[in-house]
Amino acid sequence: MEEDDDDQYKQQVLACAFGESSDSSDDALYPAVEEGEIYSWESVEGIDGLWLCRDFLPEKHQNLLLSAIHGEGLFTESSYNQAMRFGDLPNWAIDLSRLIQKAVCYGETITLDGLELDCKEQQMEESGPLPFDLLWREPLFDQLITNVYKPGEGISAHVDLLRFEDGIAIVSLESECVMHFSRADQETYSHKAEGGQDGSLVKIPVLLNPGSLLLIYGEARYSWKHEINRKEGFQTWKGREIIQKKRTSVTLRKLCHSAEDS
Ligand SMILES: O=C(O)CCC(=O)C(=O)O
Ligand SMILES: [Fe+2]
Repeated sequence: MEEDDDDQYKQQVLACAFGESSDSSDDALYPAVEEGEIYSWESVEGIDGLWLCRDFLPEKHQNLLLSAIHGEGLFTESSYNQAMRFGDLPNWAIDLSRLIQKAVCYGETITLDGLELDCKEQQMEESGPLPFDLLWREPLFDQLITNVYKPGEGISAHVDLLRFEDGIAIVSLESECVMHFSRADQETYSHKAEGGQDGSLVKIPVLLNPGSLLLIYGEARYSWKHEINRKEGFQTWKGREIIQKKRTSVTLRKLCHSAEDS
């Protein structure tokens, strides 16, 4: 990275943490980053571009976010399970986007060997939780879906529509669940399930705990499908069946320009 880019990066990080954002106001949903605060990121082995921050939102902020979502009055009927917004996002979602930037800026990655490169070094290498060009695009996100799933309800395997740009964020609230990732090119991808002789395809499980943030870009976004099957028997983690309760998620994406024009 050139020196000018480096200066620009420093300014963006500082502005993001301390300046001009709505979180400097008294009614901000999330506080500014405290000195020394660090977000831990895990990459998912075997899938490039898939990163999880387990402690993204502490419980208090999960509850504030849920109140903000329900404060919009979109989920008053129990039959309503999805709300979408395009363009100008509500303040709570703008705050959430800024917090995502902070979590990436003030992040460190964890591997089995312990702690590695800090985020700035990672950004320079164009890897890490979100590449530089995606993290600093304007706006970071302009489309939002809030999903409310009853126990047993999930989402079938899919690649997010190509009308959305690369770089997708999913914040999980309430019930924990396992999201499975499988190659999108199943026919040509012949890996067998671990130890399996049945020819079934590899599905990589990722545990989404309440308050976690999942970032999906590149290979993970375009070459892998994701799904959540919350029917009985499908939600196991390390041999334990996870009891499924109500789950709420917030997905943030950015529309492609061509999609906006059409
Ligand atoms: O609810 C989730 O966690 C995932 C939602 C999702 O994949 C989508 O809306 O495309
Ligand atoms: Fe999706």
